Amino acid sequence: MASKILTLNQISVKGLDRLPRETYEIASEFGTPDAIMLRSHKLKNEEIADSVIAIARAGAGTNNIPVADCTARGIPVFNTPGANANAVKELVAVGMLLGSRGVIEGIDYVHTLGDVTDEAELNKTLEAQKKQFKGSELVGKTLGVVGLGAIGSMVAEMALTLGMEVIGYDPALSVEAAWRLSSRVRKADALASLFARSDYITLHLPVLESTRGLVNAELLAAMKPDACVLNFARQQIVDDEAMIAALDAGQLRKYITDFPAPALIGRKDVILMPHIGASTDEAEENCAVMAADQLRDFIENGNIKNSVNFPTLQLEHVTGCRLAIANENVPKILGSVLAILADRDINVIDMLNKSRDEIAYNLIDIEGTLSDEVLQEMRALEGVINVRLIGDCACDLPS
Ligand SMILES: NC(=O)c1ccc[n+]([C@@H]2O[C@H](COP(=O)([O-])OP(=O)(O)OC[C@H]3O[C@@H](n4cnc5c(N)ncnc54)[C@H](O)[C@@H]3O)[C@@H](O)[C@H]2O)c1
Ligand SMILES: O=C(O)[C@H](O)COP(=O)(O)O
Repeated sequence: MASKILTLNQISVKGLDRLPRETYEIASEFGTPDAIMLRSHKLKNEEIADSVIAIARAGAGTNNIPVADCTARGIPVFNTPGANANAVKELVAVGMLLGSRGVIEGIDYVHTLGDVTDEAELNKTLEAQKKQFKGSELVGKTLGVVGLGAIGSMVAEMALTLGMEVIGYDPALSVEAAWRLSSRVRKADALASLFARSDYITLHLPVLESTRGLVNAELLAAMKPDACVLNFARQQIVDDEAMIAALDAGQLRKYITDFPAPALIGRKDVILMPHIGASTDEAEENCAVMAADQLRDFIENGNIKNSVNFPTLQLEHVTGCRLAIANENVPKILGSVLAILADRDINVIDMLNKSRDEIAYNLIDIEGTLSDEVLQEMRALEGVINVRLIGDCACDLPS
């Protein structure tokens, strides 16, 4: 039977084409989907049907998904780390240039001269007025990068090639991300010192309980009056009220953000973009391909890569019946599952078990088949959240 994939945003065809139509049905409406693919659609727990076994976010941020509810229900949530990082990096470059030069004001001004029909007069006027749109260069300025993951590390590298000094702050930097980072990026030990020393500050961290409202009145008060803040991360990371008060008080020069709020619209010291950081052909394709590949590997083999709530786990599945079991991460559950198999003389060929925070996940390859009774016994074990059969289980079991 084909797996039903519910798409809640437009997903690039290049990604959807990774799911062969002989075995996958894809639609934007399904009563009982097997999996969900989405981008920024704000997903509610109630919207996730009981039939759903996985959710794939074609993008980085998963704050639009009720991840804790999914974990409790044994549903892995996948994202696509790094797949849209270059698109965001390029828009940060645009943001810094728009913040440093009178590009927007200059373009707007030229459009006001539509009545001037004489070219010589037009040129004379432009030459006389251009001093209003003078800016400054990025070379030699200091960029503070908050969050040095996939996007932050690329932005840091780009700024170095533009001749900027770069300071970084990331208290949770992964070893892999640290390897990617240029040794020329200087480390700030505290956010306040990064804000005080930078001419441009760019945010590239996820919205979490600990990062909500992180950019607050206190940090903004530490800034150089000529500095700019760029927010291509999430609206909730910046306290918009504090930002407006700081702009009014001249504590910074400009706020450049991909996340407009009503109170920010119409201000000359704010540059607003409509959440287009990842809106390039390349990023949309990269994200969709990565999300589809990860989803397919989970559906067909039970493997997990780039999940934000489940452990990473890959076990080669050559043939036969595979059990994929999600359970609470407490002692004795795996032992009880194996005891059930042992009591029925069912041989385990291969297995892998990993845990992450409150969840544990197991792949168990067995010889032969399983009866419905055995399956129900496993599902009834205390702490077992779900049991899925993959591959040739050769019996009429409900999945
Ligand atoms: N504007 C857009 O369209 C767009 C596109 C992609 C991503 N994003 C946003 O950017 C965020 C970052 O994306 P990414 O791909 O670089 O993710 P990532 O996971 O590769 O990197 C995030 C980094 O933030 C760090 N971090 C966590 N808490 C921090 C804190 N308190 N202070 C400083 N650093 C902290 C992490 O250690 C990690 O290194 C996403 O979560 C998403 O919200 C926006
Ligand atoms: O977190 C992300 O990847 C970005 O915010 C992109 O969101 P989008 O896929 O809706 O453009």
